[in-house]
Amino acid sequence: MDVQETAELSPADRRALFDRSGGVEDARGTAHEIIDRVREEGDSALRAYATEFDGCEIGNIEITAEAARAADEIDPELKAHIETAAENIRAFHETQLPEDWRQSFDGRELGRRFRPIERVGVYTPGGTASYPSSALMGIIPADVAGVDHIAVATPPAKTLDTTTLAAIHIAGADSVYQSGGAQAIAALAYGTETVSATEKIVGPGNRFVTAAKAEVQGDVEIDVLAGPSELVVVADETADPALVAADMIAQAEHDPDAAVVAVTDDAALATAITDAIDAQTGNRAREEIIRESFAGDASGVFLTRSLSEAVLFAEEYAPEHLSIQADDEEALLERIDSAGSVFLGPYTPVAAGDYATGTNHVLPTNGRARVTGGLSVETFLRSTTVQRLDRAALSDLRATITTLAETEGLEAHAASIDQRFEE
Ligand SMILES: NC(=O)c1ccc[n+]([C@@H]2O[C@H](COP(=O)([O-])OP(=O)(O)OC[C@H]3O[C@@H](n4cnc5c(N)ncnc54)[C@H](O)[C@@H]3O)[C@@H](O)[C@H]2O)c1
Ligand SMILES: N[C@H](CO)Cc1c[nH]c[nH+]1
Ligand SMILES: [Zn+2]
Repeated sequence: MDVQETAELSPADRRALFDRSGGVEDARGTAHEIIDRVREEGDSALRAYATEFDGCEIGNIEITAEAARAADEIDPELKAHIETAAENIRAFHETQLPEDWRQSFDGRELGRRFRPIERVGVYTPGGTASYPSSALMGIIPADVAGVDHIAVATPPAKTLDTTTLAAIHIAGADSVYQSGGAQAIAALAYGTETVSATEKIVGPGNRFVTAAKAEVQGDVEIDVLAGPSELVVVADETADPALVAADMIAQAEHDPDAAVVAVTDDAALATAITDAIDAQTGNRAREEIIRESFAGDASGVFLTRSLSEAVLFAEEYAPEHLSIQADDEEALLERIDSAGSVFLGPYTPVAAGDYATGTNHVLPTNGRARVTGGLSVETFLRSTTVQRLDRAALSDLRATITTLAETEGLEAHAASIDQRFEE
């Protein structure tokens, strides 16, 4: 791997770096066909796709009881660790519960109230790897928000993935279905004989899952489109190149489309990071996937002329994860607005947040951090404004309202105010 100087990047190189859509557009056609078939054929389509894409002949689509049993039967030590992660995630998300409020604004009593969405669908990925942690990240915020019915879909497997099923149960799911990919999103959006339709669908997945979420958007709400993992590490000469490389390799192992970047103003560090990546990759179990991620257009080790430029580069990239490994991390953080989740200092590896610190790991990718954050309790709440005026407060506003209503040609609006003052 070579170090690239950002000053030498062509406009095309920059476009490739900052476009990380991961083939989702190409999957839209397939997702559309799958969704149509699930809407027409229901459960039998889910079974047919389980055979075609997952190589599984499934009997029951609903496996809620199996998830409860898995939580009783998995190794107690593993269960204790899942519970530790779950507790930390719950504690962090409980701080996000907003309180209803009312306040007087010159006699106008105005406020907001927050209520959970009633029925949500949480997709838990499970095609090429098993993701009990993603089950916790999707389900716990919904549970904290007070969602009445949490339905979870996860791909079928020849042997049930008891760890993921246990995590799904521990996190607080109400119904669990074995279905993956676009067909699962269709079932959660429109319902089948077995799966009842939900009102909002959340959770990460591969390009078929993401394309399907984009397709059903409008009929149901969806969360952020969370695609393949991304990491930018901003490092100065104080960073340990082996740790920077380790964090990059960790995110690279998720997916060949994962995008991993280090950016620094220190030439010696940049070279040391590339050497450390080469040295460590061969020791990793998912070596092939890691190599493909590093070969991607959106990955690399970059050298800038100053640390300020490195921070600007990270800001423009707007990564899912940003790690700052530098002398004064807080000062650099001050200049960052666009990142899904920020990890400060050498003892805060991204993998810690992936599993157990308590923050959510379902985060915006492909530059969406410019406009949104990751999954949170708010994802599962709707807000309603409330107001009450007395006669004096309405009288104070009477002329403003009626003038604006008449300006808009909406005479009945003005009349509805005036009528209240007729003797
Ligand atoms: N952002 C996050 O928080 C986060 C967390 C965990 C995982 N992820 C990402 O989620 C993704 C998981 O991907 P995955 O594939 O392992 O699991 P997945 O559950 O997303 O997808 C598996 C499903 O894809 C469908 N599928 C596979 N090939 C298909 C084809 N050719 N045509 C139509 N459908 C097909 C199958 O139905 C299968 O059940 C990875 O990209 C990973 O990086 C992201
Ligand atoms: N890094 C992933 C989000 O991009 C989340 C994850 C799940 N398991 C391990 N990591
Ligand atoms: Zn991860």
